[in-house]
Amino acid sequence: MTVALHPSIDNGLKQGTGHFAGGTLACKCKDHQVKVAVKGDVAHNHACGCTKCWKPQGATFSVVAVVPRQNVSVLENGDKLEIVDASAVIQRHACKACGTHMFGRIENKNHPFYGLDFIHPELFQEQGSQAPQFAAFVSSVIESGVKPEQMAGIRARLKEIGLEPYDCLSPALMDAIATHVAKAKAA
Ligand SMILES: N[C@@H](CCC(=O)N[C@@H](CS)C(=O)NCC(=O)O)C(=O)O
Ligand SMILES: [Zn+2]
Ligand SMILES: [Zn+2]
Repeated sequence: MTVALHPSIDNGLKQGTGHFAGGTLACKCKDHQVKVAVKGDVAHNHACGCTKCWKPQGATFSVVAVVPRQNVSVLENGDKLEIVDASAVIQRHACKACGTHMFGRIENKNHPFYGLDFIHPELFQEQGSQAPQFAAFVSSVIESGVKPEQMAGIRARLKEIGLEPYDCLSPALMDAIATHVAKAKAA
């Protein structure tokens, strides 16, 4: 049996249209769903193996992307949202009833990714947003119970579907973080 990574990528990547105009994210509640509007396409979509990112039941990885924070607005049932961990860098706003993370926001203005919100594109009611580009924090799946001896198979499967596995972020994002830090130090 092939390794199950996440339902939205287990049958292969579905490429985005390249002109996704945005859409509505809906939580998993049967009624009174939390709905969040997102303008425009997502960027840096990726699979994340860390323990903090929300994943649907049975998934080993989360699928998470960023959008400018000004492009995110709560449309319906925002009273059901709560911050999962206020001390985390990314404040994840989750539905209290079903646990789905609707958006994650960075409030620290000095953080390299300040201004970007983290969202889960599988929650879009519409099709066509950017496909995942890489896999991040792959080794962290061990913290959720994956056996170290399963890692070779997981990395091989990620590569097979076209997601390069990294144990932190991709080189481009790590370079962007280091550039931000270098500029802050020089200032
Ligand atoms: N090994 C840790 C890694 C957690 C981590 O650093 N996650 C990254 C990727 S989402 C991050 O930027 N976290 C910031 C945060 O969660 O606020 C875990 O799995 O919990
Ligand atoms: Zn819900
Ligand atoms: Zn994560």
